[in-house]
Amino acid sequence: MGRIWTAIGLMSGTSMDGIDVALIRTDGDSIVERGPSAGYAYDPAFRQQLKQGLEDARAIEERRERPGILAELERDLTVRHVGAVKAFLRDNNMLPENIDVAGFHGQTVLHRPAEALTVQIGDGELLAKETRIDVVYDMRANDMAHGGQGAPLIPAYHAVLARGLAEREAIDAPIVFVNIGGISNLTYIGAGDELVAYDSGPGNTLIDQWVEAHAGIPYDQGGMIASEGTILPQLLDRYLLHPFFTAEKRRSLDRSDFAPPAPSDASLEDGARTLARVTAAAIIRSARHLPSKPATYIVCGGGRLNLVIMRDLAALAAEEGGRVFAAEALELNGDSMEAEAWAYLAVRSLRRLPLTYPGTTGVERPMSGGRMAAKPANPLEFKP
Ligand SMILES: Nc1ncnc2c1ncn2[C@@H]1O[C@H](COP(=O)(O)OP(=O)(O)OP(=O)(O)O)[C@@H](O)[C@H]1O
Ligand SMILES: CC(=O)N[C@H]1[C@@H]2OC[C@@H](O2)[C@@H](O)[C@@H]1O[C@H](C)C(=O)O
Repeated sequence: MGRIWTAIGLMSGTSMDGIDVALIRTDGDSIVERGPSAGYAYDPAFRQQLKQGLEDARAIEERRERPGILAELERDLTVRHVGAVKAFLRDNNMLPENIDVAGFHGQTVLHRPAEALTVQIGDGELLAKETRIDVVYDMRANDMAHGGQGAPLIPAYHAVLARGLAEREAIDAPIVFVNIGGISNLTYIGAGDELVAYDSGPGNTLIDQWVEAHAGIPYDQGGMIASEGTILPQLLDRYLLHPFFTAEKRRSLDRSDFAPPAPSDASLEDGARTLARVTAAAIIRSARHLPSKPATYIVCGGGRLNLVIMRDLAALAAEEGGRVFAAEALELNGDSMEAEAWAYLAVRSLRRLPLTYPGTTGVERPMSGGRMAAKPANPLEFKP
């Protein structure tokens, strides 16, 4: 093993609930150690601004454009990431010089793979300057420039986690990692490390939008509201008949690809119950396009905390011979996995190793990516 980097990853996902930070030590191939992680929640006012940002982003035609509030929002988002990094370092008794690189996802405000357009706001240069840490950012763009969907990127990290599990745990192959964030995505690891990945459907976004509109709360904690409702078959079918599930080619999704039900479609509880089933059924339907039936599903992302989704997923997977585990059952961290992945990908980017593969994003060949923003030179270092 060559050089080992201490890397942090910074993720602000499609749920727009906050910034996840995680530290790992890696050579960019295997993980040497998974370190601490933390989440820094956005305040409701900033979440509102992010939602406004998604609206304003619809006018973007070229990825550098920042119409409406987006320029200001990009700065504000970056400043919040600076705050998250500083808090993380303070909480873990670390200094910037202990970190070799930060992988910075930013916030996706627009994702239209059919138009080869993906926009993540986040100013890597400003983050590097303010944190005094080298930053790798904009990791989706190069994939798209080479025919990929620009997402999902986490599969390269799932693959290395699966390698670790195969060495330790007696779990049945093939393994599928399911990330239930705003959108859900899955990664299949087959024999010989075959990697197949794609977005699998709506994750929590529909549920979040539904309970927000009806009850003014950001999400259905534990699935408590859903647990009091009944599945409405017509509403369920309306979602499951979406052409996404039968499409020949798997693809990545944008937050706006599925819309929440109309207020008159259901009661609060029945809506939440039906949408939890939509999330679980979408994953199982999407899994039918994999090369073979998954034996083990490992679930990460906030959706694993919605017990109604998890019970539905377990029941539907069992019908096809699969078992479902939350990431923690295998000593993984379901909250920080994406942030860990961004740390890992940053090191791979520095080493110019592939971030994406034809089987994960549809890119034409294994492809590296990311842009590097160097930290400021040390003012105490005197150059000749
Ligand atoms: N205790 C909980 N009970 C139920 N649902 C929860 C709980 N905690 C979080 N969630 C759900 O998880 C969501 C956040 O998940 P996560 O942080 O994995 O998403 P993300 O990273 O923003 O999304 P993506 O992976 O799509 O980029 C919340 O919006 C909420 O719907
Ligand atoms: C464009 C974009 O930000 N996509 C996200 C989103 O959230 C989940 C799913 O849709 C996935 O495609 C991706 O994030 C994960 C972390 C990824 O790239 O692997």
